[in-house]
Amino acid sequence: MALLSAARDDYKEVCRVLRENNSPPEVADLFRRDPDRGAAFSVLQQGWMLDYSRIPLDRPQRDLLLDLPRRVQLRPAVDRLFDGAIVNPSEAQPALHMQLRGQDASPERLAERRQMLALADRLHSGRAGLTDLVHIGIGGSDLGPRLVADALDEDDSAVRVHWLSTLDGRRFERLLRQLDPARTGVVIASKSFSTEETMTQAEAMRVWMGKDFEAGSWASTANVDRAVAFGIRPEHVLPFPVWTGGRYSLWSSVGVSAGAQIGSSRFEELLAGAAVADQAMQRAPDASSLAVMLGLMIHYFRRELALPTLGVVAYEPRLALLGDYLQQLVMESLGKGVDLTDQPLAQPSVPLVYGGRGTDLQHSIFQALHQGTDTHPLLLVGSLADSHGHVEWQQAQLAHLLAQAAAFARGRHDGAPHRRLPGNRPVGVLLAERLTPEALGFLLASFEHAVYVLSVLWQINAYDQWGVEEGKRLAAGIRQRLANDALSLEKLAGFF
Ligand SMILES: O=P(O)(O)OC[C@H]1O[C@H](O)[C@H](O)[C@@H](O)[C@@H]1O
Repeated sequence: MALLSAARDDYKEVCRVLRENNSPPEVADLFRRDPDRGAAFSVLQQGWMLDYSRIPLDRPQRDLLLDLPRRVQLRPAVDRLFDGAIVNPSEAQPALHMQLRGQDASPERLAERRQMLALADRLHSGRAGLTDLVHIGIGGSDLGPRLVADALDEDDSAVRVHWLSTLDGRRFERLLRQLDPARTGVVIASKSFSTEETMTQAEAMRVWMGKDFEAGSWASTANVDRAVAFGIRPEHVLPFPVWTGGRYSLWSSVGVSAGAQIGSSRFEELLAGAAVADQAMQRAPDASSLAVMLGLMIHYFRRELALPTLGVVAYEPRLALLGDYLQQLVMESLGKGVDLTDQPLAQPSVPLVYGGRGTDLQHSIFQALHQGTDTHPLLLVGSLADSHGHVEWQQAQLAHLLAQAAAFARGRHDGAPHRRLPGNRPVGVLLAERLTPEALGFLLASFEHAVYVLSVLWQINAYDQWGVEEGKRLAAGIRQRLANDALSLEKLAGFF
């Protein structure tokens, strides 16, 4: 413990030096002085490249940043995570979601995986005899599988997969009008099997499906008893362990609807890619790793440059939902105000993460990002390969990505003031050779590990979310009060 706190004092000193050096250098100068900057300020791993050369960071500062994993003793912290130590002290849980994708998992985990993949395969191939599958889930029971289904869909599934999350009566009714209950399946994905939005829609589906519900419904859950009590056949319950955090549950049976969309073999490739990220993290938890570098980059934006946002901008259209997915992963995990010993944090924690499709955002928010008075760091994400025969379209996407990266970093310094761009706006560029299932699995697992790296740097619990619980508790009480009263706008003014 003494060793750890000595290391932490040393780490704080490095952070102080980094911060005090910061009036950030001009990126354009750094490029002029250092022709090798691109190669030196990038990391390549498993078909991905993270290029952080356009971030205002000189070599001495960069060397200090890259040394942080050693100073905070990241390696033993990673060992503790993989060994199943309690990394979520407020709920006395480990975080072993890596076991959901590893080949060396326990027989129980492998059996759960086989059951899930077998169902995904029956649905995808049409052998289940269904034309439509409705996935009901929210938060972690929605964002990961929906991203994977969207990213890796090759239009070859026998079922159309529909995603229901927020309570939206109009959308629900519209969807049901297109469906035949005898040819529709439903997956109720909920770790707790008690989330209001999910259970409300599950109940409505049960009523609508009537006699077809029993044969056509499945549950992905850590709460088997509740699922069975709800009316799911015991053999239709796809269980996963309670230590699986909701936002880390994509790899569990929560992924079954994504598997139905993309097929079980692509889903297995996704898992295999994630397992490679786990091995890489265990082998070398240092700056040679994409995961660690992503974590250090976010740390630099948030703590050293004191920037409160992070935009995740997809120039690979298959990754349109990456920003939404990372919003939950990063913000629920790191959105904390106290450290592991319940002491208030002296430094800011999570950035506000948002995202979308690159060229859509160019036509909406980029004006403000280029010339507005605040600086907002970005991560631009693209890929080199096209999978749909529109080679020029992919090249156009890449050209836009590189043009935006240049404009943010270099700025424009001639012409009238309203034509100028200040530049020096921090931009990371993340490129894939090709967005295969393995590459996506590797990327998502790397982001999970990046979040863990940040939690070690900042000494916070990345695996609880008590703030969310408080909102749910209040909503239940308010709902009761609303139900007893006729609603009017006047009565709701100042409702407290
Ligand atoms: O899977 P469920 O138990 O239905 O939970 C769904 C979601 O609920 C809450 O919002 C949690 O903060 C999320 O982490 C979780 O993913």
